[in-house]
Amino acid sequence: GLITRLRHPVSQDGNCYQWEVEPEELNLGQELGSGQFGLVLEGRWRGRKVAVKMIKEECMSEEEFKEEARVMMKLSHSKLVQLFGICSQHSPMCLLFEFMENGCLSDYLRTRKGRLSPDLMLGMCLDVSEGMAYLESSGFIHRDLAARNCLVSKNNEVKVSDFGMTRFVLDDQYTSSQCSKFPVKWSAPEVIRYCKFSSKSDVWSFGVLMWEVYNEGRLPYENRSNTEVVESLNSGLRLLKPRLAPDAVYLLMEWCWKEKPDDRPTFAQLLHELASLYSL
Ligand SMILES: CNC(=O)Nc1cc(-c2cccc(-n3cnc4cc(C(C)(C)C)ccc4c3=O)c2C)cn(C)c1=O
Repeated sequence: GLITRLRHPVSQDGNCYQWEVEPEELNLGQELGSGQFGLVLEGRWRGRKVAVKMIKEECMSEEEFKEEARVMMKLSHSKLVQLFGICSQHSPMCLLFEFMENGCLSDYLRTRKGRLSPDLMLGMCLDVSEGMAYLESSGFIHRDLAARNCLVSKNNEVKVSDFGMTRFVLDDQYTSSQCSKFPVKWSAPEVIRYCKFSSKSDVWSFGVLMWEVYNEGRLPYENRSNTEVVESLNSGLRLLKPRLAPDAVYLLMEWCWKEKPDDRPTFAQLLHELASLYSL
């Protein structure tokens, strides 16, 4: 009856999480694809379109995530893909996110190759730097920043997705740096060597993301193995300037790829530099 329905639903373990979503309020639609944690569907919730991630139990440490969910719900910025809530009253647990009409940035770049204006590419880098500067100011590390982990809205804004989520991945092929699925080509040297993640290692990844944007979604170090990439980085080699990148933008990429984390810019500095180039 009415009196038993708390203002906020109660989940299995009897706690009352304000981010628990009533399953009855959620309508599921067609498949959007599948990610590290399983299937992602389109959905409708409280009159808005959402993306619903159905979490496969063997893919995520769910208890750890539910603890972290309270922190992630508080991270809110126009250039971050918003987590609206979680539905953990039945299995599989599902996560509700703001829906991004134009899908992931890497696919977006590849399907529009040859039609991307320099201004649009700079705007994309600026969008990501805004979202990342907010995470940096909140002391929150992404750990897997790349074009594949950014999404594009219906008005072509780019937003950062799945920040911090690698901490809940159970597939250790993905999480340890010697293994095949580890994103070596986006990782700073200190991350590859001793898994030392920081906002400065996110800045390194952001440099590679800028390279992806100006190369219209091409993969970095395309025909080289992870081992060859590590060796070439150790000998001081870096990704070359994309043909479409202005010198000033390539200088920012090289700044992001300084060997020593402290020699790299902050996202606040990158945002400032990109915004001043954007207004030229
Ligand atoms: C057409 N529009 C859309 O498709 N929109 C959307 C597609 C997806 C989507 C669909 C399938 C898979 C994934 N995906 C991709 N990479 C991931 C990476 C990780 C880490 C941990 C490895 C970083 C975790 C989960 C995922 C994941 O679920 C996403 C984000 C999510 N959202 C919010 C959309 O608006």
